[in-house]
Amino acid sequence: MNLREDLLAEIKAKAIVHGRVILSSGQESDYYVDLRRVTLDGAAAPLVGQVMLDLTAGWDYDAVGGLTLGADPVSAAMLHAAAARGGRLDAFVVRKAGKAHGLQRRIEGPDVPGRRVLVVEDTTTTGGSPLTAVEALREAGAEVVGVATIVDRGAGDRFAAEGIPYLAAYTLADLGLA
Ligand SMILES: O=P(O)(O)OC[C@H]1O[C@H](OP(=O)(O)OP(=O)(O)O)[C@H](O)[C@@H]1O
Ligand SMILES: O=C(O)c1cc(=O)[nH]c(=O)[nH]1
Repeated sequence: MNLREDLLAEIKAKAIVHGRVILSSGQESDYYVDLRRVTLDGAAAPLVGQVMLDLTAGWDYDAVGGLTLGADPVSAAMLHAAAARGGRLDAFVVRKAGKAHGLQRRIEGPDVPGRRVLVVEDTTTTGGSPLTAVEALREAGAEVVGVATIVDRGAGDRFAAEGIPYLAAYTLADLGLA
């Protein structure tokens, strides 16, 4: 069994939507990769956790998360995959904006200050969403070891310019979209 090939097949079957869409950045596109249909799918989500752990195996981190909502099921899948492998990985959620009630936390979950953390994402187009998470985490005192995404739509140059290590499990070429 090849987990990476299995997850690619799930993405091709369930996530690719053709049609004119406006993206998070305001750009227009003729297709959308709706990875929520994969990261929240009972058969595919466990593959997400394993593939993303394997992708980032060379990086040293003990907590994973990103900007809600796309990152949330990715980090949860990795937490469970790590536990299934006998390891321990915490997760966190970075809110798009701080909240004014309760404990008023921008980053939810176990505390991240002083820890080595991985920022994840489902799809990355401009990289704006994970970079927002990186900024919030650094402000909170976490050390971001890098950003990892399931599908990259072309954000590599942006991360290189920012000096942030960046990995993607799949490119548009893998999906037959480039
Ligand atoms: O690389 P970027 O230009 O930031 O675009 C990609 C982002 O867009 C989507 O989220 P969206 O902003 O639609 O919000 P959601 O996660 O709340 O669905 C996707 O999940 C990424 O987070
Ligand atoms: O850039 C985006 O907003 C975006 C593109 C895409 O293919 N999928 C997604 O969830 N967001």
